Amino acid sequence: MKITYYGHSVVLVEAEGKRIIIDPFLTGNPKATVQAEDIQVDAVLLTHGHADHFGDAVEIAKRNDCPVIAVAELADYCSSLGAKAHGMNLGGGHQFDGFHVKFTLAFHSSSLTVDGQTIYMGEPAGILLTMGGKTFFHAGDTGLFGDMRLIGETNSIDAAVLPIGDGYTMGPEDALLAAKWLRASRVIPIHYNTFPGIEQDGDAFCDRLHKEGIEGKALKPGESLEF
Ligand SMILES: Nc1ccn([C@@H]2O[C@H](COP(=O)(O)O)[C@@H](O)[C@H]2O)c(=O)n1
Repeated sequence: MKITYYGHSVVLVEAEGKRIIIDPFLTGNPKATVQAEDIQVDAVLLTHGHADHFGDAVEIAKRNDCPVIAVAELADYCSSLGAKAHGMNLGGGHQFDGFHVKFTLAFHSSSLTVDGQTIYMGEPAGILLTMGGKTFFHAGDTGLFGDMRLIGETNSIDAAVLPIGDGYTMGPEDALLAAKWLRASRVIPIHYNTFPGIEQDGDAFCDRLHKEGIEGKALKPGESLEF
């Protein structure tokens, strides 16, 4: 499995010829190193509906003729905009052609403001994505919660991306606990240094992971990790 970080919470996951992008906030993302129009994928996965995660989902899905996979309300919204969409909900898993998706809890909110109206987009989620025999966990935007232990006990996570920005999500202290509870083989910090209020030191977070015996890598936007 190869993962490429494009800044904020955008991750491209590749294995066995399949390419999946998660939370493709590229247009307007000051850290993005790629443009939405250059993304070629087999599916778009969304953790929740906030604009800095929803991003270019519909444009990418339409151009690639591939589905947006998301919690039902958010999937329905994508469908209403003309994209193919596959709705799921928390705790549910589904085997797609070449990859398996399961949505987990995330403690956050999920909405999108359209024409001045804030619309409920279903529950926010984390995503367990299994392909090529490896499992990748995208925590989405979330605070720390005890059932991360359960997610760690019931899954063998090869890599996890965890938000560390604080303010809207876990900060580094809580993300360190999350990393332990999730028992992920390697951890990559996300959702930091994109806009004011979420400034953090990704390398310092990884140093703390290493002291706890956990492999950590603060990927720079555009960088990849293969395992
Ligand atoms: N209802 C909302 C909307 C957004 N967020 C988070 O706030 C951050 C900034 O979002 P903007 O849309 O103002 O750029 C971002 O991390 C969102 O996920 C939120 O928590 N609740």
